[in-house]
Amino acid sequence: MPQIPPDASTILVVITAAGRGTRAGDGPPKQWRDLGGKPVLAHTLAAFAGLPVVLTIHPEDRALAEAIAPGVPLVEGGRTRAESIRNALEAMAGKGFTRVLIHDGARPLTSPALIARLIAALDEAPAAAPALAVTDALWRGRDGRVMGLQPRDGLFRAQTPQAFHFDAILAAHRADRQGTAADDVELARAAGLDVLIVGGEEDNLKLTFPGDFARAEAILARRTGAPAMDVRMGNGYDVHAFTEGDHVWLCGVKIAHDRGLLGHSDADVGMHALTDAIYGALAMGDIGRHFPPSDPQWKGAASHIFLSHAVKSAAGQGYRIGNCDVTLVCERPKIGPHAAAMQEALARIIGCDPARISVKATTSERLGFTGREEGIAALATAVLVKE
Ligand SMILES: Nc1ccn([C@@H]2O[C@H](COP(=O)(O)OP(=O)(O)OP(=O)(O)O)[C@@H](O)[C@H]2O)c(=O)n1
Ligand SMILES: C[C@](O)(CO)[C@H](O)COP(=O)(O)O
Repeated sequence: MPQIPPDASTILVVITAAGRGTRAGDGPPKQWRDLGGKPVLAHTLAAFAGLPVVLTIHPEDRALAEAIAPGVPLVEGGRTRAESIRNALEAMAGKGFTRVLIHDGARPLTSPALIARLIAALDEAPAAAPALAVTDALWRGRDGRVMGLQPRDGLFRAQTPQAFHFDAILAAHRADRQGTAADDVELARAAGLDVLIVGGEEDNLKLTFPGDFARAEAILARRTGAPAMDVRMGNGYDVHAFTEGDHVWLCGVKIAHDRGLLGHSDADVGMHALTDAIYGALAMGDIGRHFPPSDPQWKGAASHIFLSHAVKSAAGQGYRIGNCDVTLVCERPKIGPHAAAMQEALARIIGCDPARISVKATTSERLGFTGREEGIAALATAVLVKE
C-alpha cells in the first residue's frame, strides 16, 4: 500500500472551506457543524495531519478557523469554489511547493490510504483524482417522468482530494476566465493536462444535504468503534408526605382525594421521579440542582416546568426520550382508573407517543410509610436515545 512520503514538505494541501453550505439546511455553514463531537473541518484537517495545509475561509469565519487550525495559513475565499482555490494557490505560489492536493473542507472522512495513492499517482502524471464508477442505471428525466436511458459506461462520480503538479494547476487556474469550474480536474483538462483516475472511496462523501450528516456520523462511529446509537438510562425516586387537602397531582393529572401532598411545588411525586430519571440519564444531577427549593419562584410551581426543562436539556444534547416507566407506591388513591390519562399527560409534555410512557402502581401491602398512608413514593426509569 502506498505511504505518504516521509519528506512531504513540498506537497501542499489546499482545503477549501469558504462556502456557505446553503443546501445543508439551517444552522452554521456545514464545515462548522458538529460531527462526532468536533467540527466537520477539524476532521478534514486531521485527515491531512503531517502535510502543510492552507485553508480558504469565508471572512466571517476567521475566528472559528483560528480556533481549530492554529498556525495554519488562512486565505479568504472567493465567490465560487474555483475562485477560492485560485486565491489559495496564488497565496502559496513561489514557496517551494511542487505538488498540491486540493480538497473540499466538506469531505471530512478521507482516508490516509487514498491520500497516499494520489501522491504516488503524481509520479506518473501531472494530475490524479479519485472517482467511483457509476453503478446505478442512469435516466434522463423531465417533469417527473423518465425520458430515456443514459449509458453509464465510462461515467464516474468525482471526489477530492484532487492532486496536481503545483505549477501546472496554478497555470490552469490563471488561464481560466470564468471561475465557475465544478472542480480542478475540469480546469486541468481544459489546460490539456493528463488526469489519472484513482479509485475513490464510498466513505469519502461530501456533506451536501442535511441527511449526509447522519451517514457521516455512522461512518465515523464504525471507524472509532463507538456505537452508532447512543443509549442512556436514568432512574429517579421521590417521596411526598400527605397533608391536609382535597386533591393530589400525580403524573400531571389532578385527582380528588381526602388528603393533599406536601411540597414546595405542586408535589407531583410521579413527575418529579420521572424528571430526575431524565436528569440522571444525562448525568445532570436532580431537580433540586436546577430548581432549588430555597428559591421562592418555584413555590407552588406546576411540575410540568421541571419535566419540560429535563426534556429540553436532553434534546439540547441530541437525545430524544425512548421510553419511560413510572411506578407510584401508595394504598390510595387508586391509580388504575387514571393511568391512561397520566400517560397522555406525560406524553404531551415530553412530546412523544403515549405508547412510550408507562404509568403503573403498587401498594406496599400496608407496610412502611406508604402502607400507613403517610405519603406517596414514586420510582421512574427513562431511556434516552441519540441516533
Ligand atoms: N465560494 C466557495 C464555495 C464553496 N467552497 C467550498 O467548496 C467545497 C465544496 O463545495 P459545496 O459542497 O458546493 O459547498 P458550499 O458552496 O458551501 O455548499 P452549497 O453549494 O450548498 O452552498 C466546500 O468545502 C465549500 O466550503 C469554497 O471554498 N468557496
Ligand atoms: C469538487 C467536487 O467535490 C467533486 O465532486 C464537487 O464538484 C464540488 O461540489 P459541488 O456540489 O459541485 O459544488
